[in-house]
Amino acid sequence: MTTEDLGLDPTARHVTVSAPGKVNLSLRVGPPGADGYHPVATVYLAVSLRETVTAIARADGRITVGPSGRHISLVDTEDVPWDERNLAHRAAAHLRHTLGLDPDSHGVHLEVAKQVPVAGGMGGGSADAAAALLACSVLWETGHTRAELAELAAPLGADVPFSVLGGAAVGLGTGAELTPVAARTPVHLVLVPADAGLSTPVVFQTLDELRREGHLTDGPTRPEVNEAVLRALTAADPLELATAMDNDLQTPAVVLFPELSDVLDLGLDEGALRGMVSGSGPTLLFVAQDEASALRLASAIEERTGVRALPVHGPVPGAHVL
Ligand SMILES: C[C@](O)(CO)[C@H](O)COP(=O)(O)OP(=O)(O)OC[C@H]1O[C@@H](n2ccc(N)nc2=O)[C@H](O)[C@@H]1O
Ligand SMILES: Nc1ncnc2c1ncn2[C@@H]1O[C@H](COP(=O)(O)OP(=O)(O)OP(=O)(O)O)[C@@H](O)[C@H]1O
Repeated sequence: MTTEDLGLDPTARHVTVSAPGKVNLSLRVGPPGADGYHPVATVYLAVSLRETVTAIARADGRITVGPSGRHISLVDTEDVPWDERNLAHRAAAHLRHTLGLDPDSHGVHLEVAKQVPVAGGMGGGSADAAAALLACSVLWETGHTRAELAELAAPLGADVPFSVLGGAAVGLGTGAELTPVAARTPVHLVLVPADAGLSTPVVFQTLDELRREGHLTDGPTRPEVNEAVLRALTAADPLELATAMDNDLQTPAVVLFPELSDVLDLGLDEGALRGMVSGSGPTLLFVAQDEASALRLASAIEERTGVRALPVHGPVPGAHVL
């Protein structure tokens, strides 16, 4: 759809921003607090699957969101709500409200193009929120730095601040308290999205149930950062990284989606150094020795499963204007 089809002025000012999806190289989860959120200690890596959001000035003061006509989505966007529930919409409304901007002169239409699988545990909606936040901040000339936007982003979701900053980082609290990690580039991964999504809250709840019933040991109230993953990132050693990675949400994701364990076995069979669930799943991540091995692994997985496998690398930069 073009801006004219939407009844927007084709000469309206616009800003386009790109923001990355993420994987969690380590995700340690404690018991839920009174607000239902779980304390985590995670190591984020921003990867080369990016979302693109264009913010176009609207003269009527409304905030609207829709799929992009100028950049192509590479994933199925059927389950994306194109209304005020959309995380990009929520980001624009949050910025306007928090800064007390006059709604009449701060309307915006947000065009979203997606590369990150929807509900795949890779923070795609969070990347849309991060991109929308920066795009609106530039469009509305708020003068915020990226670090300030990352702080403003926290109420939008645990993963949103990280997509603003990108790179690699330790995330504490709900995942939004970030400390950048100096990683040596690049880590080569193969991502295998599933044909259905998993709900993040349901995966967290399933972890709680498995722990309550004694199938899994309880996590500490304050989970500790996986130092071995940090060392491996600084040493740029793929085998060390593969060995050190962990994810407390892997077991609940596999319980909810048992087919994942077959694909995990298959990836190892095809030479991956390690396979793991990405975040809350069901996307799987496999660690490869180098770029050539990642390309080989991706085609072998595609051939054996008929499912698309995506060679990616990280760390990559956070949200930035194109
Ligand atoms: C699984 C991860 O992606 C790992 O990075 C994040 O922890 C989830 O990040 P997110 O999708 O941005 O999360 P939010 O939108 O803030 O939360 C979605 C839901 O996940 C659960 N949630 C999320 C983060 C957290 N530390 N504890 C939780 O229990 C809550 O039920 C929450 O309602
Ligand atoms: N811009 C958006 N893109 C995708 N989904 C969105 C968006 N806004 C809202 N949603 C809703 O959020 C749900 C989760 O989407 P998302 O792709 O962010 O999941 P995810 O990658 O698993 O998230 P995370 O890894 O941060 O937990 C979708 O099923 C959809 O209903």
